[in-house]
Amino acid sequence: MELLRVQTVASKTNNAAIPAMFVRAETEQPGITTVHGIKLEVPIIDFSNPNKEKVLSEIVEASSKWGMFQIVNHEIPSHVISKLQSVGKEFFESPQEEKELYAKPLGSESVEGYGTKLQKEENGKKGWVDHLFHIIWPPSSINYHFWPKNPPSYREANEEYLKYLHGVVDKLFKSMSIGLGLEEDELKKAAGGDDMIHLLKINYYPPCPFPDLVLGVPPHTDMSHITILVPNEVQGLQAFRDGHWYDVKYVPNALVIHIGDQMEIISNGKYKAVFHRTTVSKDETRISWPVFIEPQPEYEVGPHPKLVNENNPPKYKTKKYKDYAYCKLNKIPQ
Ligand SMILES: O=C(O)CCC(=O)C(=O)O
Ligand SMILES: [Fe+2]
Repeated sequence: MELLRVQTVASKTNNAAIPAMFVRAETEQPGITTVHGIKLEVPIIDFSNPNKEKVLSEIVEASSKWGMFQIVNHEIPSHVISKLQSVGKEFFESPQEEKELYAKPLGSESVEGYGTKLQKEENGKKGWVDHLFHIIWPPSSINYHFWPKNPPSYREANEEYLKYLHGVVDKLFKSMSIGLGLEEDELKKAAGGDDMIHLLKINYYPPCPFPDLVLGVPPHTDMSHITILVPNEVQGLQAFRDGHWYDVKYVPNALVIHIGDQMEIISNGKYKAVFHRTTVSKDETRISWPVFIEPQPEYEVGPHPKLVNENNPPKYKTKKYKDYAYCKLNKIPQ
């Protein structure tokens, strides 16, 4: 059975029509629901600023008020990011049979593998995007079966990126920990410590003749603690702010940070998960590389005990991450 791949659909469409399953209701169409002419300038935080307290307070404020920010002058060299991008792009540009070698096995409970969201959304629609998911950390959770063997430098490029990513993760967790009034290392420890899963996803959004009618990834908050995302230069990320959808300005060489559900829970609501979605382009391919930093499936997450008391009751239940994920994916109230 041949599975639906958006890249294949895109290569076969002419400019006359696209399959109805991709065409959104007007209430969702980005052409209608996006505030045009204004790009949202989410906070841009300069990691190289010698004023460390300023950087810390900017991270805390952005996490509390926006749930999203961009980091510039982080310590990940641009050649490391370019390499991550070029090997990912090469994978998606390889022949379809090659990509299918990494397809997510049917019925598999893990998200790992190459594919297209098979389950339609409630409204029966599909996003204009294919993806590849694989865990890059910790070593005991990695399944190399899902790491492309071609191009041959794929693994090395991903490992090199990961080496630098650890520093960014640590800095974010430390700042957010202090922002909660905790000791520097307490938040990371409560979030799952060095065992936290780093799940890489590559989103591949082919050009679409009717970009105003479709969405890439539909509106959602990430389930992770935090997500660290590298985009290519094609506009597409949007955030929901004050009741409207806005394009998030593309900043060259920046990392985009999303606060996810688990961080909102652990902080008992101080940090806010950001509601976001993506649009696609008429003539360019957009690609993004989010890494979801999340607990192990069996790990229990709840509001940090030091943040709750009689005056501040827990706003969220404590539960295993896998149970949280199950409820969210199956739309069961948490
Ligand atoms: O492509 C992007 O910029 C965002 C993708 C996203 O939100 C996701 O994969 O969860
Ligand atoms: Fe997301």
